[in-house]
Amino acid sequence: MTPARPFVYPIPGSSLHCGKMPLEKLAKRFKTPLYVYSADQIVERFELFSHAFEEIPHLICYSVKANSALGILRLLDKQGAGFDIVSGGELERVLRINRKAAERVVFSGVGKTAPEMDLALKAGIRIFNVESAGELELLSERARRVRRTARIALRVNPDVFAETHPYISTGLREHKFGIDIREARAVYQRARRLPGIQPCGISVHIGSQIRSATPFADAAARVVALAEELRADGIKIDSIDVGGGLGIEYTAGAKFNAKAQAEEYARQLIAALAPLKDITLLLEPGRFLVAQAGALLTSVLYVKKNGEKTFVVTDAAMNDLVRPALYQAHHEILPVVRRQGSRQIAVDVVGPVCESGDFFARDRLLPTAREGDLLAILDAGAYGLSLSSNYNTRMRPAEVLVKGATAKLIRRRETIGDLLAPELSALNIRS
Ligand SMILES: Cc1ncc(COP(=O)(O)O)c(C=O)c1O
Ligand SMILES: N[C@@H](CCCC[NH3+])C(=O)O
Repeated sequence: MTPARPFVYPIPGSSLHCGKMPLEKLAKRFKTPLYVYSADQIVERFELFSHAFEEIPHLICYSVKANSALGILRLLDKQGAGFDIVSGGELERVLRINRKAAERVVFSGVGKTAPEMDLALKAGIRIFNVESAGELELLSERARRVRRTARIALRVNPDVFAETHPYISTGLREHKFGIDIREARAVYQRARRLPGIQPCGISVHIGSQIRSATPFADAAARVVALAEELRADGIKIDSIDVGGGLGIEYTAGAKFNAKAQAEEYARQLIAALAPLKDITLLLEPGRFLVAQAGALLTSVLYVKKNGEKTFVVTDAAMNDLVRPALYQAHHEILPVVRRQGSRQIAVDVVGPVCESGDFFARDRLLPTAREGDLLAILDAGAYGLSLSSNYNTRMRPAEVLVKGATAKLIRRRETIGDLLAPELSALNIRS
């Protein structure tokens, strides 16, 4: 079994590597903070996910929001992935790496605007996941205007409970997402009469970081019942999109077997969908494919004591990786170089941003750190840089993609010029 993460100490006493690449070397060459991703791990995850569904027609539409780096989109495009997008900006990213990939794009999101619809219609995307009756009317109007037909699925809200953080649960009636499944049949009737609209699918997405396959299968079963009703109404449903959301293990000690996880997820979904014939299954995994492939590499700036507490202040901050601050999310932190016989002490690992919420770990037992040490914050490949900001006028990190023993810069570090340009030009200040 391959390890869940590509970040390993290859031999006892050695320093942390990404596959065959020593992280110390990357820090020297690209400086810190730095996002490091393993291309090999991303491809491996994509393949095992795809393999798990091979017995049925399917398309894996990688959820671009998880990590929208062009270098990663290009890697997945080469594997034949489709893409799940939620904005015109994400569509532009996909089109930049391959205009032909548009036919593998599904467009989700509760607030699509007319210009975004026009862009997607003209690019010829595969399907729109429509989230409200109002959106349906606007899409029909835009489709007529640009003389295209929009293939659509309604994103239904199945009212299924999934155990995860409340901020990333989406499948209950109280959430803003989708159309109540009990009202969907009537909306499909409206859709079939609208010009420029071809209803042909159903989509559902119940949330993120869900570790059990059962809620996904429950939601799929409700969708199957709806599909049967719609087919009886004469609406040709040819695809079911079960969204994303399959979780990973963020804590080190816990057992995690990605292959077994994907296989169980596939087994339960395939069983739930079995009553429907002639269906293509669309899947929108994000985190599962890229989270564990990435780490945020950071240098220790200071080690300070305030009373009883020890703080390890790093050059990365909440603006680079907000998950701990936003969800109290746990990320393992490893020293890049392990010192012989160093003591473990409880520390808070914090960034330089002026917020008490700017932390990566609290009361975490870590080997004693010194200024200049390198730390790797693991499982940062999903919702890391894609959820980052420039708060405190901090430049966002560079990103590198490691393949075997080589590393490629896929995004250079931001400069102060990048950050100030929109203001300098607006105020006519010379840069
Ligand atoms: C519609 C939709 N699809 C796919 C995803 C990807 O989720 P995850 O990264 O948990 O697989 C999300 C995010 O939750 C989403 O909102
Ligand atoms: N940002 C969340 C996931 C959100 C999923 C988006 N629908 C996380 O970091 O876990």
